[in-house]
Amino acid sequence: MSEARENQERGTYDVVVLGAGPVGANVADRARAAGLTVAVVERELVGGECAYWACVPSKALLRPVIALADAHRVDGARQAVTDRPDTGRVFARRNHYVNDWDDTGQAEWVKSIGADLYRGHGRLDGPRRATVTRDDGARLTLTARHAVAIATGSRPTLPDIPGIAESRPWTNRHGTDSSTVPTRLAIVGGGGVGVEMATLWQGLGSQVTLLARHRLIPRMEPFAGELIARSLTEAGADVRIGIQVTAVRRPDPTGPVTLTLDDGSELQADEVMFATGRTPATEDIGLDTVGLTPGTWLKVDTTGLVRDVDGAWLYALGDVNHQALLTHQGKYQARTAGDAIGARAAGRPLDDGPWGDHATTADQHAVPQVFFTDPEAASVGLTAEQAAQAGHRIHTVDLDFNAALGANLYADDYRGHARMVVDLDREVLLGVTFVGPGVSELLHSATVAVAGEVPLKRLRHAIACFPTVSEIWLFLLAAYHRKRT
Ligand SMILES: Cc1cc2nc3c(=O)[nH]c(=O)nc-3n(C[C@H](O)[C@H](O)[C@H](O)COP(=O)(O)OP(=O)(O)OC[C@H]3O[C@@H](n4cnc5c(N)ncnc54)[C@H](O)[C@@H]3O)c2cc1C
Ligand SMILES: NC(=O)c1ccc[n+]([C@@H]2O[C@H](COP(=O)([O-])OP(=O)(O)OC[C@H]3O[C@@H](n4cnc5c(N)ncnc54)[C@H](O)[C@@H]3O)[C@@H](O)[C@H]2O)c1
Repeated sequence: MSEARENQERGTYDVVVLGAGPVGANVADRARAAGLTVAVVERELVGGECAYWACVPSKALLRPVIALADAHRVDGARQAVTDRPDTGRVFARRNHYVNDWDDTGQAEWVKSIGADLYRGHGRLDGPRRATVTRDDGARLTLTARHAVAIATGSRPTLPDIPGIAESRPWTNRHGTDSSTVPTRLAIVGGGGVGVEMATLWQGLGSQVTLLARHRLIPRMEPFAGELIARSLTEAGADVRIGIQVTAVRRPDPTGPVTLTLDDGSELQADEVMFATGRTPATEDIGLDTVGLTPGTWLKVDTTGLVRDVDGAWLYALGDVNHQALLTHQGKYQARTAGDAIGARAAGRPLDDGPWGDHATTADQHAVPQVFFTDPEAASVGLTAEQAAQAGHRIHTVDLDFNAALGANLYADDYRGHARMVVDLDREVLLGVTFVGPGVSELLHSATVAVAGEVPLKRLRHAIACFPTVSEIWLFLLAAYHRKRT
């Protein structure tokens, strides 16, 4: 038996990963690629929240809703389609993409990269050690020679209001795994989950009331939330902004739920969904055994190492570090940290300066995000307000998409808006936001421009094809050029 295999039998690995969501899987993969032995601990389904109750099922469900809305925007196609998607087929499509909540394939993949999968609840047990408690109560200890990576993700936050537990609210879980369409659905929270779920369930036939205490998707440019609110309202949803829920009650567990609102009114619905943010899944993972506070977000350096823990062995990646609660950003952190773990284990110097191979610089400057609403909202980098607050001297260029013929050919009377935020001192882009049908696939061009700090003088030479929605770039750059000259 090889030395590595003997160590594994004794529970000793180079790297132990807690949580096998997209982030845990990626750090394991990168550590294996560096020639390290890896144990992965998962208490529920390999693939995590993203694969079964978040990104994948929500997008599988939203796509038919958006495809139908797109067809309605094209004369000649509109007349050939009905008003509502076929909900039975929509749910079947979702079930296909979540593999009927069966993670056999994902577990096989962990095996295929040469990592060992331990099913059970993982907890730190002092420096470089972790325990795994299986469902049957059996417990074993794992030792990590080089690193432990925490990738345990997040869970929904529920506000502390009277009646919340008895009202059996939906969270992102029922919002993505339900196969029945509630007649009336109240959604509390106007962030990403709230607006996507409102688009989805209104599109599938619910009467949705969206209750937001601030403007919708407040981390994006204000026009994004405004265009989404307008479109949801036109689709028949009741969008109420500047309102709080103060209590909920559901006296009959099989009956409707009643929400009390802070304007003194009440709202009755068949289901209520809370989309009111996330809490780190760090309460019960033994943080106290290494001097950290259970239940907190874990602060990390640019390589993913947890600050305030000595010895360069503990990493926190993905949602748990609160840098950017997005799958693609967490996977980027995982790839970066996996390579850093490999370099540290081999005693090689790190390339952890800005934009280096072992630095997550994009987390600070170029985080792309798409909300798959109708219209889609896509942004990267800073909003105008964030850029000004950060002290940049900026100029913003705003344009409606119907400036571009390509947009109008894509959808009759195309409704959408674009903004780019220019750093006047360096003449590069700090941020770009697109809102409109089909803009999700346009975002990567902006991400390349922002992350690459491409000078606007050069960007002028990146020609968009005629007649595509991307032609908006031509008009944005021309408008900026006019302003400068
Ligand atoms: C409705 C919704 C839609 C979203 N849509 C998108 C989207 O379209 N695009 C996007 O980029 N992001 C989206 N997100 C965000 C995305 O889901 C998260 O950023 C992503 O899942 C984070 O990945 P993770 O691996 O850090 O955590 P998770 O996916 O939460 O995985 C963590 C894993 O760790 C396991 N675990 C937890 N504690 C333990 C323990 N003690 N022991 C063992 N295992 C443990 C869990 O069971 C889970 O499998 C969405 C979120 C929601 C709620
Ligand atoms: N397509 C995507 O990329 C996508 C989609 C959905 C979610 N996500 C990510 O998942 C994470 C979680 O999303 P989320 O929407 O749950 O969280 P969020 O933090 O983005 O939004 C939560 C919203 O709920 C509001 N809120 C909080 N407490 C409230 C209360 N008591 N009453 C009323 N409103 C309240 C907040 O003001 C906020 O606007 C986010 O980081 C988001 O970016 C990404």
